[in-house]
Order: sequence, then structure tokens, then C-alpha cells
Amino acid sequence: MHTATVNGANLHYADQGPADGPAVIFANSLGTDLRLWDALLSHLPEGLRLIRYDKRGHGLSEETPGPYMIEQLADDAAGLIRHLGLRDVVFVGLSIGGLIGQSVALRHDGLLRGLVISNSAAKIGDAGIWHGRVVTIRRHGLASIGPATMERWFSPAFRASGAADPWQRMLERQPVDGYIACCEAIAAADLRSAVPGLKLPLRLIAAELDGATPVSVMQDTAELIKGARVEVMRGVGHLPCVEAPEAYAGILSGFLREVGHV
Ligand SMILES: O=C(O)CCC(=O)CC(=O)O
Repeated sequence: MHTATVNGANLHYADQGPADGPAVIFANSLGTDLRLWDALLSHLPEGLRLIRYDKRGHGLSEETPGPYMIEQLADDAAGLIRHLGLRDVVFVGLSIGGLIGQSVALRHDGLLRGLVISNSAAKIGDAGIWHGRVVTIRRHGLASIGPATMERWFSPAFRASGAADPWQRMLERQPVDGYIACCEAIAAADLRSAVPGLKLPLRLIAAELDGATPVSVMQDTAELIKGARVEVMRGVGHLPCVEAPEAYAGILSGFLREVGHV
């Protein structure tokens, strides 16, 4: 376990693989911590430096007062990359992590070699949905949204097997104010007019049963970015790196090869 104070927040991160290996950084979704990527890593090519971190307000990172902004969360990620002395990093961001990745690429020119926008979009939901969720959580706590969230995150088969239960506990154990501060960041984030300016190699990963960022929403984002391609994973929900880590690794490894990272 490592921590670093960057951009005014103490961030918890994991750093695996050779120090001089091509670097990949992973940014988690709302309500998850860096264990989101646990099942995936062993399926990736050897020799990579793999960095995972908890965004502020989640996991073991500091919960600074909200609301947060996506730009602030992007500067956290860029600060961590610079703290580690890295450049030419491939950024893999899932959902809010994908918004963060888009914002890093837009705000920190030259820091990234490539970007994977996984189960995410240039805009996720409308502000009313997010404000409604915040009201529910303030009144009833995070546990009150657990069952409905699992329906967006995982396929019926995965849920029926009981495999979603630990992920529901992970959601319910996130710091409430940190979760809400990130909802407010998503509510305010609209990168649709900015993403046509993304000039780096990128890939979008969508999932057929994703109830949070449906395939059609991801295709709308891809249409805004010249040359963007969407890979659709079948039979899985919003967190395909958990539900189908090997298939996810296959898509990610293909992208890493395309950008010369492996
Ligand atoms: O997962 C995210 O980072 C935001 C999108 C969302 O609504 C997640 C959820 O289904 O709770």
C-alpha cells in the first residue's frame, strides 16, 4: 500500500510491476475502490507497470469536503502520475474514471499515450438523476441504493450466483460524503463539446447489459471523437472487468499493442 499527497488530497494507490515498464493507470467507478481491477491484472501481458488508485472520497483515500469537480479529480490523477515520475501512460478509466481520463487527456496535454474510456461517456445521466440519488442517499444511506445499483452493475446470472454480494458491500462501505461529492462531479460534468479535441489513441469499451452507461450512450460519445471505436462486451453489466476479466483483458491488451505499450 502506498499513499501520496497530490492536489491537496492524500491518495491511496497500488503500484505493481517493473519500475521501468510501460505504465498503465486505472481509475475506478463510483462506489468502488481499487480492488475493481483485481481479477483483471493477472490476465494482462507481463512487464507492465500497473498503477491503481482510490479517487478522493473513496476507498482509503482522503475524503475532502465536496462537492468535487471532474477537473479536480483529473488533476488528482495527473498529480499522481507526475508524483510517480511517469509519462506516456495509458489511462484506463471506468465510468466516473472514464470521465476523469477524458479530462486528464484534455487538461494535461502529452501526459498520456492512450486512453481507454470504459463504460463511460462524455456525459453520464442528467443532473436531475444525480441530484435525486443524492437526496435518497442523504435520507436513507448508501445501503438503500445497493440492490438497484447491482442491477446496473452486473448481469442477472452473476447476481444469481451471489458473486455480486461483495461488490454491494463495497458500495455500502464507501464514505457517504465522498460518494455524494463524486455524484455532484458527474452531475456537473459535460465534456461533449470538448471531446472532439481528443487527439490521442483511444478505445471505448461498452457492455451489452450496462444499466448505467448503455451502449447507445457510449456510441453517442464515440461519434464525437474522430476515429473512435467502441468494443461491445456481450452478456455483462457496468463492471465488465469484474464479470469477464479475461475478455476485458483481451480488449485492453489489443489496445496496448496498438499503441506500442507491449
Ligand atoms: O459508475 C459510475 O462511476 C457512475 C455511473 C453510475 O451511475 C454507477 C451506478 O450505476 O451506480
